[in-house]
Amino acid sequence: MRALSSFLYGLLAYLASAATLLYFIGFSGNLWVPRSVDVGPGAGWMQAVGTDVALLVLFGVQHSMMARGGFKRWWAQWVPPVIERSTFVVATCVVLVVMFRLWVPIDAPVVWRVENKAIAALLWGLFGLGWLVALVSTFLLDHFELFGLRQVHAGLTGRTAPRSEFRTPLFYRYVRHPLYVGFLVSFWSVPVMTFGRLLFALGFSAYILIGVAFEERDLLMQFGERYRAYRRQVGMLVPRGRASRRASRPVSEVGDR
Ligand SMILES: C[S@@+](CC[C@H](N)C(=O)[O-])C[C@H]1O[C@@H](n2cnc3c(N)ncnc32)[C@H](O)[C@@H]1O
Repeated sequence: MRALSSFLYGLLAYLASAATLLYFIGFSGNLWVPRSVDVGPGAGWMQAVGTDVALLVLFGVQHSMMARGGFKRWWAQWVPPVIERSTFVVATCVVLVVMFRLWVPIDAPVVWRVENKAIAALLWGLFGLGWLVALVSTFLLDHFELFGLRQVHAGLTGRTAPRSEFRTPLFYRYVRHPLYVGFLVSFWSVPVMTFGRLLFALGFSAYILIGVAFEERDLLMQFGERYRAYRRQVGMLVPRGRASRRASRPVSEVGDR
């Protein structure tokens, strides 16, 4: 009974995260959704910037803190391992929904506007491509583990979820963080950059650059010398030159085993 309720909780968390991420795409691109980064009730300039910065900080703190090993060990007293990842996913959804609800568009001059239709279309193409790269990257690692579904399914079938493996397939042979590269490309590839959108892009980019350092510290602890060698040979967010990519081949093969 407990395994079944954990599974249903994990399934709901997964569905909620899919809906939240879809809204997030619309929110960041001012597409389809009723309230977005530039659409919603306004406020004074100072109040808008203060609120939006606070919401970005809230996301950064929640997401970084809850992803750390020390925090996971601490709250394992109350949250069983089988639903730990799903609970992280739920907390992330809650913080994002709060952001969607409370974000205040900023009334300020547009920072840039691309008038050329071909270049604007290219930027929208990059916006979509970035999200696609991020989605594919989750499958290259382990989509269902990242969203907690593998863990609750293992619980339901009486197995323990397999330990995370070090992987370097496809995009991971060229950069160590393709999912974040996808996010960054999407956040910045917009034909009309308003002040609010700039704040949003800067906030999430800063979060990624800080969060990646914490994530790599954990990955080094988890995978040791294999990750150290991978780091030496594969670029963090930008692919390295051909020579270093040739040199990286043995590490990638080690990583794939
Ligand atoms: C949201 S994913 C982002 C992955 C990666 N930073 C990226 O941008 O593609 C974060 C999780 O991926 C895991 N991870 C990152 N790189 C990995 C790799 N090469 N192999 C296995 N797990 C990895 C981290 O331990 C963390 O739990």
